[in-house]
Amino acid sequence: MNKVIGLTGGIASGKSTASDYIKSQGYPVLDADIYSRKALDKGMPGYKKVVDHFGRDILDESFEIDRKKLGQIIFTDKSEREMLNSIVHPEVRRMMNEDQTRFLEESHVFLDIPLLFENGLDKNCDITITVFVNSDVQLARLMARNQLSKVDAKARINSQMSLEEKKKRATYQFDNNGSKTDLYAQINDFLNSL
Ligand SMILES: CC(C)(COP(=O)(O)OP(=O)(O)OC[C@H]1O[C@@H](n2cnc3c(N)ncnc32)[C@H](O)[C@@H]1O)[C@@H](O)C(=O)NCCC(=O)NCCS
Ligand SMILES: Nc1ncnc2c1ncn2[C@@H]1O[C@H](COP(=O)(O)OP(=O)(O)OP(=O)(O)O)[C@@H](O)[C@H]1O
Repeated sequence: MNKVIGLTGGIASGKSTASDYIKSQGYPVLDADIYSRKALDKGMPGYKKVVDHFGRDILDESFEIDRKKLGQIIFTDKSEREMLNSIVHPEVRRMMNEDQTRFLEESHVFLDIPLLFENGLDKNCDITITVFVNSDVQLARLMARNQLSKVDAKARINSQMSLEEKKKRATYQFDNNGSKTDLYAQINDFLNSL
């Protein structure tokens, strides 16, 4: 059996930056955000359920789900967020589990899952890692990356378990307040310890 390593953090704390680097070092990484995008592709069962519930106003001119519009709804309304989660999360889990079986021969497989602790998926991991940043850094990086106002960025941050709690729960913590090179150095130390 290989070791399963769950990688998590807050929104815009640097999970993808960490997992891209881990991938570049030759480790398999499965990314929950990619599966959640697949789950809402036109023709997928999740697409129909989302359109049935949220209405055709959330579609763009190509009839794809407009992720910006859907985000605006679900990050400000808890019950709508729970509705979307109940459609998307089972599909994400199913696709991820299926793909994980392709890596049984590998010594380690990383799972990049933003809601690892929120959804109790840490139970399926041998090791967990939280990528963390201070709240001012998180807010600034999120506003810059997604072109969001302060209010909208804060709503997204507050839709998740606090980073402090995620830090406490994880086996290891990567500090991403510094440069990307600083983050990669911590990842190298971790990979060398495996
Ligand atoms: C609302 C959606 C359409 C917005 O899409 P968008 O392309 O703008 O963002 P993206 O999917 O890249 O997610 C960015 C980040 O937002 C955070 N996030 C996304 N969904 C959620 C959620 N339901 N609750 C809390 N945080 C979330 C995560 O930190 C994620 O890494 C999309 O995030 C979505 O379908 N979310 C529901 C599925 C989900 O929970 N995905 C995250 C883990 S599986
Ligand atoms: N050490 C760093 N220094 C400067 N910018 C950084 C650093 N790490 C990440 N970033 C930038 O911050 C933003 C968020 O990083 P990233 O996308 O890796 O976060 P994430 O945790 O995967 O986000 P999400 O939860 O939304 O998927 C990106 O624009 C990224 O380029």
